[in-house]
Amino acid sequence: MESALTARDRVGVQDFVLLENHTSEAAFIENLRKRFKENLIYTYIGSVLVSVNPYKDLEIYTKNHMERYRGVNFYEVSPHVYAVSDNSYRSMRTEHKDQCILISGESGAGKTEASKKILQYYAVTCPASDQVETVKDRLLQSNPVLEAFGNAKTLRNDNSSRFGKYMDIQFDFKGAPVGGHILNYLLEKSRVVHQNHGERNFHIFYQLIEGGEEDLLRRLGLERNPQQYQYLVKGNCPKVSSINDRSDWKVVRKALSVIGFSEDEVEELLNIIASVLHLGNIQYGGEDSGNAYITTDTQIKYLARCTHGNTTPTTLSHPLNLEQASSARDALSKAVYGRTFTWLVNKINVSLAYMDETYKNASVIGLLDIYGFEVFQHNSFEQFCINYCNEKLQQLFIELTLKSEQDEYEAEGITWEPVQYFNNKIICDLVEEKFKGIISILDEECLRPGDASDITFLEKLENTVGGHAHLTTHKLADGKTRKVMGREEFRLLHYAGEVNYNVNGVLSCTHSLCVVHPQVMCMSDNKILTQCFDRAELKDSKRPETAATQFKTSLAKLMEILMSKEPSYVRCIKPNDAKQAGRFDDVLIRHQVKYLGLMENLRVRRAGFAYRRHYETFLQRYKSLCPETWPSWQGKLADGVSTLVKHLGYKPEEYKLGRSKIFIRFPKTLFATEDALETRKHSLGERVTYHMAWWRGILACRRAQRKRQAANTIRRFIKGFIYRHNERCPENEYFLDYVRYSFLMKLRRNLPKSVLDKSWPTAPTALIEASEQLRKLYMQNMVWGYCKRINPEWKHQLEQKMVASEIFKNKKDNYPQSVPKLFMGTRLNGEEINPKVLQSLGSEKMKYAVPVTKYDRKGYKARPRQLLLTSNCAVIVEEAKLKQRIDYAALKGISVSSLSDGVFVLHVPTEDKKQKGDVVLQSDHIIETLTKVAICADKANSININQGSITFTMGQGKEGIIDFTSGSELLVAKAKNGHLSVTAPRLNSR
Ligand SMILES: Nc1ncnc2c1ncn2[C@@H]1O[C@H](COP(=O)(O)OP(=O)(O)OP(=O)(O)O)[C@@H](O)[C@H]1O
Repeated sequence: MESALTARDRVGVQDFVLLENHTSEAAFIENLRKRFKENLIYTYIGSVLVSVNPYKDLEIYTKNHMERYRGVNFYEVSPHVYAVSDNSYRSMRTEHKDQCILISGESGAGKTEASKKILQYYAVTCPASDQVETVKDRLLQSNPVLEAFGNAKTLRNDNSSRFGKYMDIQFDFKGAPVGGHILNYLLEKSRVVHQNHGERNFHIFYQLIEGGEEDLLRRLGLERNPQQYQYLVKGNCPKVSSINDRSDWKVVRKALSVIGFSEDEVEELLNIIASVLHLGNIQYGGEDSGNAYITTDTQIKYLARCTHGNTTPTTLSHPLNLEQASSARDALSKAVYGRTFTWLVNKINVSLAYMDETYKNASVIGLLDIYGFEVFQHNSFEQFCINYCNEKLQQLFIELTLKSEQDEYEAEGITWEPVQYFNNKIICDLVEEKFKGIISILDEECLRPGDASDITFLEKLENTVGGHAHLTTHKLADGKTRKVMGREEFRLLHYAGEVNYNVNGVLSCTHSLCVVHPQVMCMSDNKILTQCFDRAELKDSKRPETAATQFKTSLAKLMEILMSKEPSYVRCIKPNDAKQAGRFDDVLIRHQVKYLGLMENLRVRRAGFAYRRHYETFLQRYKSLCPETWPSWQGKLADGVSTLVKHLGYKPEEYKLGRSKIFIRFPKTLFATEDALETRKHSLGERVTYHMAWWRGILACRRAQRKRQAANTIRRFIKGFIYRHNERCPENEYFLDYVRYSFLMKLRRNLPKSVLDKSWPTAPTALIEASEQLRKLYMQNMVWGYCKRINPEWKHQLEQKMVASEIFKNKKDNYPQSVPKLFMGTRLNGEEINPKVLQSLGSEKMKYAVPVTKYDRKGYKARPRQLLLTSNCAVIVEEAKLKQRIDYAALKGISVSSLSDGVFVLHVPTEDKKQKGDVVLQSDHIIETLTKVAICADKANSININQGSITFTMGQGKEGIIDFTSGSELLVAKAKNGHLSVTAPRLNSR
């Protein structure tokens, strides 16, 4: 075990809570610097991971590294984003609690890279199957698509995400990723029409122009030259050395098809991208009346072609002046792009959605990759939203961190000591409170007809919340502050510091799209556009929601999602603005430490105890410092630790002993103990090294022995468990998983004491982990093995029950009734299969026999028959006669209703002259019968469960129909109007 404090990790401290002077920002930054210089880019603040972007590839993301972090405790290995990933995954699996990982930091700090690394970690280390591989691929491939449409080159980052992203990864009961869901926030739409100098539009525009096939570009009316397009020349940044648009185009095209976009959908999507470029090239001229008219006919032609618009006016439907016309055009471009982006995210979500009902209760790990605090020279509505979002996240952080601290104290039986911290709720309220919050005031001004303007908004702010301690304006500020504020600014005192926001343009930013545009867009034949601009929206007479309110609502939803999960944090820091490896810019980093609230994080974490460890870990490390505990302590662990710390001279205020852990208040106490350990090692010299090696050898032997003992205990436990359940089972269709889970749960509840007393493993968490490992190694085989030994039929039963569950669970009404019943090999109840029939089947092995009712083709008369399944075919027998033989290879499919009846249809090929059409049968053991057919014929995927009716072929090209209704107490099947009408009993009325 690599300890938390090995020589390499003594480069600074690997956990900031161990900093001697934890209130000093300088000491904090110095620690970051020391570690950064050694390529140690990760450091903890308790369980929060601080990550500094290395701007170079480090050899720390290999498969070997992933393995090193798999199933290992946080403090046993050096800090890493994999440790956070693994910890969340394990908590999700063992504590059955949804998790989320919140990644924040400023642009270019490495958030997206961190989230990709987490995703890759799960893709590599989680269990897999073919189906899971597809989901993993889609999860991974959603990245290049979202990056193409949502990322752009900015001055700060060549691949900057211009939207916030929250992604749920869903895991099934085996811990395999089976689905996902993405929520997007605040796409920077203004980039579509304007880019600052040295920046670019969204990547997709350049990728399409550089990489798109000749044919495609011709269809879209595009030229292979970005300089031709007004929307691509604003930033004057055509080429970026780190970006290869042509090869990125190929990656995106491939990703789109992996995710499941059809060729038509891709074409329509690209049509929209092209139409935005054409829109941007529309020029206006001024009429004598002062009204604008469109001067660029060709653009209009292309635009019409791309959007499949029926009509494309070259005159404006409302008279606008030149400036208004241009801004209406730009507003339309932004709206089209923004809504298409949302459509794209929804489409990806459909492809990531895991449909199987079985996993409705999937466990979830959420990844939030969202912009950190932003403070620029000029801060607009966008920064206001971003910083408001960060206030909310800080509030969540404080609430949840304090809560988890409090929970731990409680679990350990230590009295809670209140922590003094700044509660930023007051700022969140200032922004979001109903009627008197900043957003409400903004809404009011936005929707107020008449003379509302950015300045009236500012005035209203002054009148309504002017007296608030966290807000000031130029007019209200004192002389000193006024000097650094513009007249059109208001200042918020955020938890992380002061920010001046300029109100210029704030009203137009928050306004919803003018209704003229949706009308035009609704006329388009482009399916994506019609979905984006819903007609219903036009008819909706309610006041449209402003962008600020929409953001507030989506943020509230996000908080709800995060609140329901256990959070982990990754705080990313950018070391320099030049994107250079090895450069550590103090000023820039101090700025981020401040705005990420890291000192506040540390203060909260350090408010109680700086260091806590399980008794065993602590005793193991320091026992050589006390004669009574060296070389081994025989009594209770808590007594051993108590003896040890008393011997070391710890004062009562320096530490507390909990139920399973020691809590040390100050790092200096721990460091003194560490120093004592160093000295002790030296003074004992080589003999000790030898002695310790010898001792370690013995310990390892003992550990192995104890592991074997524990494995035996666990094995006995399972054996007993299965034995006890043998009486009552099978009562759960997921018996195997039920055994596994119950085993783990019982293990947690029952075993610790008994095993603990036998000294291995000593801590409950270690025990859970050990059991996880053991489960991986032994469980599958053991459970099968035991089932086999107790009752050889069991393994068979379990396999069949699982197939039945996969086909019918939540799909057919009488499935639950079948669960507690054993599946049988024959249902003939002593009836013999006629020897002549057996003879005619020759050497084919009989697998299943069941009495059935066959409905014949003439008037659906019901006749008793036997259905036999052999290894090769299904046979229908009437007394001594083999009436019909259906080879599995020829069985086209099986249809059954979703109700509680037992009627099913075996579909056979119509061209087969030997067959006289499909076979309509009824079995009293429908689930069992069809599961056997599915297994014998290997046709689990060919069973169709229908609502309402089944159509089948009667022979000679005629069609028959079976209608299903539910209602009567008994199963009734009778011919009615040429249909077979089946009334299935309502099971819940029984
Ligand atoms: N762990 C890492 N190892 C190597 N390089 C990294 C790492 N993290 C980030 N980088 C480099 O920094 C660049 C910027 O990182 P990233 O795009 O993740 O930043 P970001 O915080 O998501 O920024 P934005 O908010 O603008 O999207 C990456 O393109 C990559 O070159």
